[in-house]
Amino acid sequence: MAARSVTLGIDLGTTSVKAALVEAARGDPSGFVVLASCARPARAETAAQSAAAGPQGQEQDVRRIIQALHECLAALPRQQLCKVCGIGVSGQMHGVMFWKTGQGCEWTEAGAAPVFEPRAVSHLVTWQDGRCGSKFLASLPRPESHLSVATGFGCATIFWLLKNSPEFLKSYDAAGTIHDYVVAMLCGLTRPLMSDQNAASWGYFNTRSQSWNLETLRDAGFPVHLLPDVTDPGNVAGRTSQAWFEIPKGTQVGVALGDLQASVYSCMAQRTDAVLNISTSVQLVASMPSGFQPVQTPDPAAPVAYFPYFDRTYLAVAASLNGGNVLAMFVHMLVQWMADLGLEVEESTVYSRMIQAAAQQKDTCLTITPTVLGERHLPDQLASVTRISSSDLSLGHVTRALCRGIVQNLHSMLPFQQLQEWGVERVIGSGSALSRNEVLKQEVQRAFPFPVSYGQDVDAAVGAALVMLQRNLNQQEY
Ligand SMILES: Nc1ncnc2c1ncn2[C@@H]1O[C@H](COP(=O)(O)OP(=O)(O)O)[C@@H](O)[C@H]1O
Ligand SMILES: O=C(CO)[C@@H](O)[C@H](O)[C@H](O)[C@H](O)COP(=O)(O)O
Repeated sequence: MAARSVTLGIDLGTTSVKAALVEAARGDPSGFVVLASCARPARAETAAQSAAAGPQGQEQDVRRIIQALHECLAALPRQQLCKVCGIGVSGQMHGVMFWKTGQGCEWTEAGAAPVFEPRAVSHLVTWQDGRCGSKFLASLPRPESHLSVATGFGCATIFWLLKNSPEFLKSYDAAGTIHDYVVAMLCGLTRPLMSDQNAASWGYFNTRSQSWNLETLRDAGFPVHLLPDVTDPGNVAGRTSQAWFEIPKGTQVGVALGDLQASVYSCMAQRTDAVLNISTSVQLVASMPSGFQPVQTPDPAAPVAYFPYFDRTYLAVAASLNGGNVLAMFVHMLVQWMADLGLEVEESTVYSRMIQAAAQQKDTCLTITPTVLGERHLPDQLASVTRISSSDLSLGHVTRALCRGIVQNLHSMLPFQQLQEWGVERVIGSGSALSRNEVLKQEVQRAFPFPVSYGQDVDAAVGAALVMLQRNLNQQEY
């Protein structure tokens, strides 16, 4: 049988699931080729399991996410899947889900392919969840971490459930992000394993000592038994316990990565690159020099935070909560208004028409601050529209102003002058909200006077696959 030289990358995003098959290609300048890729909408939004979460609760049905994952795998070429020698998994950070050890899934032969179906699992409480208000967050113990704790962070959500739904927590004995869950199910892990990238995104994790703030958490009555063991990104979490589609049993699976870090890994060709990702959320990222250590006292008012990357290095990240999701809310609002007026229009039609209209509208005085969800550093700054004049009310004006507002909001968090001071020479765009929207691209170029190029489609999935490919190549050298 031919040596297996292909790796599979997965990105369990907030809006869509992506998968990519990557193969080493010594003749290619990048060193690899993307053999095939696929994206499928998850459509996983669902009502919060705890009524006390209120309208700010943001939860997703894990079954629908896994269904979208299996749709992606089913769409990939079988003859390539059987050559997979490693699986890299990434996904939406911060969120938390729970399951019962040993009962988290059931392997079935759905159709011709063996797949796993979620069983005793909770919903995923995502990074967009707003149930932890500022008063509740202020009641939590101070973290021993350089990252402050925000609503939607795993540990904050667990503290909230401990206070408002203690019985709910008692029915589970394992927890992790959605991508930690997928790794644990693929490998049949009895205890979930987490990379420091995802541990840091939960809060109460000290990236210097690579350990949870166990004493602080225990003293506050936190169920520390739910905290996964933590390991370095790039490490193997285990091997597939079953054949999965045409992927052979015993295939190495890497510990799950943050989607942001996986995207950067696929796009950032040199340290002087900045990566601007617009997916459901938005992030502007620059790499910090090796040896850089963030200040250990968290500053919740700081718009830039430092996220662990690989090899104990850090990324400087301006992470806005308001990106593609705000465009999606605008589209959904228009579709709802037209339905109220008796008209039925597909969302995809609205996206293409509004982007087309805005592309014709090169400029506008209309000004939109798009922060419908507030920001972690400015939770009370909600969205606003100013400079409304009778001449600026077309779909083109509003869409141009909305795209400009999303990019300008990010720029206000991390101005291009700061990027220049850090030695940034180029911006790489990633994320499908950006790749599918010419107007967003124009606004990025307008706000950031650097050469702008675009990374891989399904960038985080490609990045997760590349991490496993690099590991496989390193192993072959020794
Ligand atoms: N038909 C479309 N045309 C342009 N943009 C779209 C379209 N459908 C969705 N989007 C944008 O893409 C965003 C989701 O991007 P995606 O990369 O799938 O997110 P994630 O990686 O967070 O799951 C949506 O929030 C929306 O703004
Ligand atoms: O919020 C931050 C960082 O705090 C982001 O980098 C974070 O990774 C993303 O918001 C989540 O992972 C969701 O990503 P995506 O679904 O928008 O791609």
